Formats: sequence, structure tokens, C-alpha cells
Amino acid sequence: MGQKQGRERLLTQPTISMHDTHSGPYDSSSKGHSRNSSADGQQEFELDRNLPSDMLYSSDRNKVTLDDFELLKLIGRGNFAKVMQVRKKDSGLVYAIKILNKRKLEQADQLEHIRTERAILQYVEHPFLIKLVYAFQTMEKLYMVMEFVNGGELFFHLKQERRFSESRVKFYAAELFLGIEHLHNQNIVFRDLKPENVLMDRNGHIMLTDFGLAKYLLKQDRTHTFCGTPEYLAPEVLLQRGHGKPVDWWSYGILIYEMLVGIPPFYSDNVQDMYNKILHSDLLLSDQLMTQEVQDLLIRLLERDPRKRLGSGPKGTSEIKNHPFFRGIDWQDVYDKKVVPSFRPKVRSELDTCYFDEEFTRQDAIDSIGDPSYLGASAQKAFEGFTFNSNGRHLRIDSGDRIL
Ligand SMILES: Nc1ncnc2c1ncn2[C@@H]1O[C@H](COP(=O)(O)OP(=O)(O)OP(=O)(O)O)[C@@H](O)[C@H]1O
Repeated sequence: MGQKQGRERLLTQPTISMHDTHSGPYDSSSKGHSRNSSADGQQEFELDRNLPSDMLYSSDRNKVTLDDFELLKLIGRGNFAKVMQVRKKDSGLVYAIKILNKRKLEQADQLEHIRTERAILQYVEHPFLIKLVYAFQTMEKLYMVMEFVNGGELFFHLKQERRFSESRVKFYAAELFLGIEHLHNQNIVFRDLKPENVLMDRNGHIMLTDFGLAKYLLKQDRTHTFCGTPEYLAPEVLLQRGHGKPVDWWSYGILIYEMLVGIPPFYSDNVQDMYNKILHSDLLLSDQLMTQEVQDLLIRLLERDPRKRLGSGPKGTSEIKNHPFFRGIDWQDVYDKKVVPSFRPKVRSELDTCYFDEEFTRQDAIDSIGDPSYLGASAQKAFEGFTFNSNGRHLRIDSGDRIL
């Protein structure tokens, strides 16, 4: 089963992010990215108090390196990453490993994003957020070992089925809500919610992945980076007036709409036209495809003024949780994964990669050898603290990556 058709939008609408807020969304310059990878020297590995049992049996208790893994399949590529399915040699456990080339990250001004992604992944612990198990590095590469989720991207299933029933949408929306709410409670904005970043596990539960654009808000409650994925950008991001947690509730509304209808509400082949629609067009709702409850939820989530958007009021996220659309939902059951998914991917085992694009899985799973000498000691300093051991395609717009 290939995933090719599901990539169409990924190829046309990249995730974007620009730290330079002087360059607005109407800038049309772009930078291309290529990628290659390798295994070379090894670096330190920090033991964590809460090691999963698998780590305790690591061949070398003080170091985890690529040598500890058997590379099984290439399963994906992002703007800067190559993702492989791997098996840890000593425990036999299967993981996904995300491999990033330091030079490419540096050239594309992505260091901050990768540091944030790595820090957030280590920090968050939630049933619907992907878990980082190890992070290590060599002179030229960064490696993030995560739990492996092989039920396919929500995007893939949506493209297969065109749209989901409202009860199915409610199930995914409820799980996602808890994941996003958890991030917001930690003062983290996700900023790249889209069906490509929602993976399905083999039982049909969802898992939010790709924290490359996530941001700690720290003391301020707004940030100014122009980033996200065109169809999912909130008006306040386009207007560059500073944005915060409400951007995730806007994207959440877009995602719910897309799951029900098959395309996002303000979609256009032309990105400028799409921005225009996001800022000005009426939201078209269908009585055939949507109950009154979900229509009301969408109207409130897709409110252009972030201060008035559902989830931003005095009652915070409980405004969403208590909306009539979710009436009857037992949130504790959702959290405990006691709600049985109506759809279960046909995955035979944890090794099964049938839901990944054959374009990737038929390629050899290799980590190419590169030249470790290109990054001097001072540049390497930027990656200090990356190493980690825990318990454990709409494309986006990214920093220095102006593709609008
Ligand atoms: N933990 C995982 N388990 C299974 N597959 C995964 C996992 N993490 C990533 N993938 C696959 O690899 C693809 C690329 O991963 P990811 O989106 O994290 O890379 P990225 O470079 O950050 O992407 P982007 O350029 O879109 O930001 C995903 O779309 C998914 O199909």
C-alpha cells in the first residue's frame, strides 16, 4: 500500500517558517534543500532516572549510538530529516529514528527549531504525543529515536476515504484535543497541526508528531515567527501581529473541517488566494455533512479574532471540552484509550510498513557516510546538550526557508 497520492499537497504546500518577521507572507523567494546522511564518531549518552527496561540492557550502559540499531526501512523524509524504522539490537524493540544533517540544519538556520523539538519531545509525556526514547549525535548528524507508530498518517487515511463520518472525526478530535491541551498547559504552542503530523497507531489511536515548529512561550504569551502550513495558517499569523496558543485552535478547526469535508475550508491552488480566503472569505458549512453541533464548533474555532476564538476565553480550553459537539464524551476514558476506535489499520506486526510510501520503503535503509570535518568546534557547540535518553504533508514554512 503506497502513500503517494497523499503527498500531492505536501509537494505543493510546504510548511513555512521565518524568524524574519519583516519578510511578510507575500514574499516569494525560496531555498531548496537536499539531504544525505551517515554514521561516524559517537558521543556521550546521558542516563535518565526513568529508563525503560530496554535501555537498562543496552550493550553499553553509558552510550547509545547508531551501532546499537539495525536499520530496517526508510519510512519518510521531511524537509530536513530522514526517518527510518530501526530495531534495537539488544532488546529487539522497534523504533523510528529521525536523522538530521547538522550542516543542512545550520545552513537553513534551523538549529533553534531542532533544539526546541528535541527539548519538547524530551519534556512531554502524554498518550497522544510521540515519545522520544533516545537522542544522540555524531560530528555531522543528529539522531532522535522515537516510538514507532505504523498505522499511517491521518492524511493517508483521509485521502483514501475522502472524508470521515462525524463520529469518527469526534474520536480523533477528542484525542487531539487532549494532546494539544497538554502542550498548552506546558506553555507550548504546536503551530503545525495538520493531518500529515497526526500518525495512527496500530490500534487506531492517534499520535501527534513533528514538533519542529513548536514553541515555548515562556513569559510572553505571543510569538512573531511566520510559520506553519499555508492551508492551516491562522489569520493572526498571516497578519503578523503576534500569535499564541489560539493558533492551534484555529488549525484544529481547519483539521476538523478537512476530516469532515475532504478539503480545508479556505483551500485554493494559489497560495496568495488561499491567504486572502483565510482572511476574508465566509466559512461554508454543509448541512449534509455536518450536524448543527459541529457547525457551531467550527464557527467558534474558525473565529478570525484570536481573542474571541473558542478556547481563548476566561474558561480556557474547557470551552472546547464542554462544547455540545463533545457532549457524552468521557474525557478520562479518552485519555485512558478506553474509547475503542471505529477504524483499526490493517497492520500485521510492529514491523509492518504497509502504510508508508513505497517511494521510501523500497529504498535501502542506509545512513550515508559524510565528511565530519566541515563543522568546527565552535559550530559543534550549537548542538551541545542534544544527547538524550528518556523513558521511553502539507509542507511547512520554515526559518530561512521562504517558499511563499
Ligand atoms: N515516530 C514515527 N513513527 C512512524 N513514522 C514516523 C515517525 N516519525 C516520523 N515518521 C514518518 O516520517 C515522516 C517525516 O517525519 P517528520 O514529519 O517528523 O519530519 P520533518 O522533517 O520534521 O517533516 P517536515 O519537513 O514536514 O517538518 C512523517 O511524515 C511520518 O510519515
